[in-house]
Amino acid sequence: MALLAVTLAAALWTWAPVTFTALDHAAYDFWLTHRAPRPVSSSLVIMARDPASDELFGVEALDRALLARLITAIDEAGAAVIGLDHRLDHASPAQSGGAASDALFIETIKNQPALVLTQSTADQPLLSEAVQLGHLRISTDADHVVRAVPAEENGLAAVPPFGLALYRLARRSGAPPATPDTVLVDYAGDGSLQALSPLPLSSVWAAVEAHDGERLTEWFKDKIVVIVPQPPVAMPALLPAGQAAAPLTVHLHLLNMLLTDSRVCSLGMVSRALISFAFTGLIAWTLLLARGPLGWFIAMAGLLAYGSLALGVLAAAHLVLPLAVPLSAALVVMLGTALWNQLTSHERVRLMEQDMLRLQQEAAAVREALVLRETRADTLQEDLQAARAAAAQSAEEQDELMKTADALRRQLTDVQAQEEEARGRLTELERQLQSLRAAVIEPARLNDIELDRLQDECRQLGIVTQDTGLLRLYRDMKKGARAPLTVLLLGEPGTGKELFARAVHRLSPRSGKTFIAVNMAAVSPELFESELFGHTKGSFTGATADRRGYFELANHGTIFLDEIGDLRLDHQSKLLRVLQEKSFYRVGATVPTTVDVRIVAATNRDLQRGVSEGWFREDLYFRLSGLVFRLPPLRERTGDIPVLVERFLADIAAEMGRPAPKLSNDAMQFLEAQEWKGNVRELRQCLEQAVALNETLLLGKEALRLTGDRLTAGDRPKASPLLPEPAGDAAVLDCLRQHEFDMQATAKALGWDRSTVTQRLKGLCFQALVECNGDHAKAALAIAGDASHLRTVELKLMDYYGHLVSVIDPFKSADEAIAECRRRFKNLPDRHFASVDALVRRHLAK
Ligand SMILES: Nc1ncnc2c1ncn2[C@@H]1O[C@H](COP(=O)(O)OP(=O)(O)OP(=O)(O)O)[C@@H](O)[C@H]1O
Repeated sequence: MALLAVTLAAALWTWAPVTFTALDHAAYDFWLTHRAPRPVSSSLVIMARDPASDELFGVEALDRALLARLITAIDEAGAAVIGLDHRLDHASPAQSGGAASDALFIETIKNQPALVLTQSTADQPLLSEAVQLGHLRISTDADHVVRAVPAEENGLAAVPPFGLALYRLARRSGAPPATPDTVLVDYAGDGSLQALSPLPLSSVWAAVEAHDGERLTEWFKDKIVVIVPQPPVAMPALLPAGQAAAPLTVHLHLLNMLLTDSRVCSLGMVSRALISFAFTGLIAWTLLLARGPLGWFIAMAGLLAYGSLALGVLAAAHLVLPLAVPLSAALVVMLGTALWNQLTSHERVRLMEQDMLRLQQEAAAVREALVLRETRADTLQEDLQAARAAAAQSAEEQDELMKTADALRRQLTDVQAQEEEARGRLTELERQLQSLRAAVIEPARLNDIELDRLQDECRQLGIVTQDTGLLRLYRDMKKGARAPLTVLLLGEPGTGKELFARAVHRLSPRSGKTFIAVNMAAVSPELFESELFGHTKGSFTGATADRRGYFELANHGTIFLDEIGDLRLDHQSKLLRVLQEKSFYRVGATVPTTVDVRIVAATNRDLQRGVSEGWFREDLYFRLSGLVFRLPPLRERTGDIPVLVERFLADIAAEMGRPAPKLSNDAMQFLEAQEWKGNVRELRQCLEQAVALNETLLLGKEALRLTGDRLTAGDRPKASPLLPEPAGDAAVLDCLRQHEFDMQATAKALGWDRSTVTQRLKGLCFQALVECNGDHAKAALAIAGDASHLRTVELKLMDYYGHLVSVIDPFKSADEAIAECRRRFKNLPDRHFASVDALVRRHLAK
């Protein structure tokens, strides 16, 4: 991408050379005009015409005899080198001394070994007489600004720039400037002739006329003296500071730069290309790594940093870095990555979805393995203790038992190590899952303004709420709606799942397409495939024409699978196939139909519990739970009741063509105290009834006609302890539930060791098994409390019971078996031995 962007930026340069050239030199021009003024070398004296000399000699070219006199005087004053810009392309006219002047001038310059003349092709007839030449060419950039002079001009003989020729002659050094083609000029001041503090010709002439040797020596001794006798040229050069100046002036600034040793370097093509490529590559990498606003922020900061770096390097090392190509290529990259992200966002989200699914499945497997290993570790610990105790009692079998104990210890260490590893893996998987979810929905705090805004947006979608939790859920759902992830809406009946499903569709890029809602519970089992996937004509009796199914109707749009928890297992696998492959066969068709549909599913059933109880396919559950939102029941957001009431009363009254009634305070309080098992739907129905049966404008409590046997929130039964309360077991159970039956975490919270917690849970499991008549599933549910950790408890319970059975199996008599259990499970609280007793007797009776 960087390579492409640099190439494109270079190509753009040829398309808009003026803009690109100006941008490329922006740092250089800025630095030149804003830095402290560069000093003028004390070795340089420029003698230029001034108004007084123009009055004295006229504004035309000077008489060559006069020039010869000046050169001689300057030479006699001890000048190191003399530079002269004088055209020799024509003979002097009679009024300027004619041939005599020319002869004197030629004679003078022939005798001057340290003289440099400016080159002019038209000067050829007299050039052979000149001692040294320097060219006066300048490099004009595409934006018409002169920033450099060509380094060397190759004619028959190499001619250096005028300034460089003078410098070489004065310093007796042949060192060429560093850059290959052009030499950047570091202008003093604004780059004008005045900035070099020229000496007025009239003053010098006065000193020559007065034979003031002392003055002349003071001015010229050991100096490089440049005589500028010509009137200004018609085609001046434009300088970076905006001034216009003669090419000679540019060369004089070059000379001053060399004398003050303040060279500015620019880079060659290869180095510029490499820098541009490296910088653009870095920006591209940043944008692809940190997507979204953060990436853009870093990229913009990178652009600014590069601009500042270019200025810094110029100020510190007098090196000009390229600007135009790296900056424009970086912009190209920014646009390119934005486009790329846009184009690949679907694919990325699909991959993310796959990752999420894989991680969810892996996490479930690891969690299960962890539970098994944890329980196995506890069991081994118990066996080890029993083996130790037996070894202490029986001397003959000591050796044998010690070996068993050693083997158990080793196994225990292995299992504990595996448990630790499984724990680490689980933590890592959960972290990955978390960050994947966060990648889809980035959390952010909500302030009052945002809450108001969200409330407004909700209202436009028909959702009435002022509950912060629900608004936050809406905010997250809105973000998730943009991605093609499957959405699973959970919640009690009437909490607004369909309303939110429609909102997901309207907030998604598919909002312009079809939204198809299918109530899975209402689809007849026989017609399931035909309804969902369609059929072909004649595929069964009554199929008189081809018919498209719901999935096809929803193509490019959204399908809402309501009551997904009520789907039969065989239909679940059919649905799973469509979700995985995005294609299906119409009933009777031989070719598959492919569709592009966004899935939103909803249920009021506990699908996790369905998975653990086996009535809902785990793979389908993982497929559906791309983004899961749980809609809170109305009793958990009673603050919404007044706004819902206001909205519903207005709607209902409008439907009936009556003015909207109000609710009295006690009626409102009464509504707020209700249980609302049917949630918002029930509230609306209650109000519909009240409005239909009462024509008053103020509805009191009695108008609401809620039946007396309803539960109010205050009457709500407290979560009843599942088990009788034997000395703190309920508290332990609570703690276990809070810590998701993680023994280590529970032990830490209770300040116990893990095996004590294990013994308590084991006792509770045995007790629950007895109370549930040996029904494992029921007993596990009684311990787990709800479905969220049912699978974990089930695994533990089965393991505890399995271990108990393995202990009692060798015995024929219940008493002996119970005695062995007492010995083996000696850390089990005493009160639980009644349950062990009952379980042993039941098992042996079987
Ligand atoms: N927050 C809300 N604002 C306004 N109306 C709501 C809200 N929540 C639910 N409703 C209304 O309550 C009724 C039931 O909502 P909806 O059908 O979306 O619930 P549901 O959870 O899908 O129910 P079920 O599980 O029985 O299918 C609808 O008339 C809906 O408009």
